[in-house]
Amino acid sequence: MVIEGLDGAGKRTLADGLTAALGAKGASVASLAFPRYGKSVHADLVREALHRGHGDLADSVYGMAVLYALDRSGAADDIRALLDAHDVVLLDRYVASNAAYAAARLRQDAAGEVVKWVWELEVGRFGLPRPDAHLLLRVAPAVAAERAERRAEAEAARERDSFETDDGLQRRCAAVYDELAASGWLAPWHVLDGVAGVDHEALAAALLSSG
Ligand SMILES: Nc1ncnc2c1ncn2[C@@H]1O[C@H](COP(=O)(O)OP(=O)(O)OP(=O)(O)O)[C@@H](O)[C@H]1O
Ligand SMILES: Cc1cn([C@H]2C[C@H](O)[C@@H](COP(=O)(O)O)O2)c(=O)[nH]c1=O
Repeated sequence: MVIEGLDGAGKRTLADGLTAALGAKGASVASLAFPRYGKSVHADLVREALHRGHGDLADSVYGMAVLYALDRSGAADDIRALLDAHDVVLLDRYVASNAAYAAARLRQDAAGEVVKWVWELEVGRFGLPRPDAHLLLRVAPAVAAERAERRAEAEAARERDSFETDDGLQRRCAAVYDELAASGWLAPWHVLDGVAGVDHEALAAALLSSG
């Protein structure tokens, strides 16, 4: 089960709440967040590039997308092991993040070349497991930006990066996410209203009853 959405949408908060609610219902849950900062050299290079490290690396849409994909590729065996050992595996961002952000950066839509390329690279070539479903935590870009800004003020280590401060990118990314969800890209999508708030217990019950 993959949680997707804009920077600051509340994905980590949802993952934590859902993990607790699923656990309270007796389900065994494992979770993983991408990029795997501090655990993968590719993820650490991403973080450094997003904070203006490594020259013009962050300017390359395909170069950055390859780093995100290599981070996931390095986690593929772990994901398979987690799937064997747990009832639910929750992923905070996955392949669809690469599709949405790369398309938004290149001003393409979900039917564009780069979205196909991400699928071919990550699913076709790297053989990453396909998710059962996506949860799109949908909030207006302005709301996500405000949440990310407030978080940056509260947490010294969470200074906003070059994607998070780019309002135009976040707006385009929101549109691509809507298109990916509407087309059922890679797996079915369920859209959650992240402004009204998500009832974690009800969502956990619905997920468990859907098998
Ligand atoms: N439903 C909500 N209402 C108000 N604030 C929220 C809500 N959900 C999360 N927040 C707050 O918004 C900020 C961003 O949330 P969170 O870290 O969960 O987002 P995220 O989508 O994981 O972000 P990123 O992708 O940038 O890591 C946090 O300060 C969090 O406490
Ligand atoms: C996994 C992944 C992420 N991104 C983008 C999305 C964010 O703007 C940054 C960093 O992610 P975080 O959740 O804020 O830590 O990277 C991407 O473009 N492609 C991906 O695969």
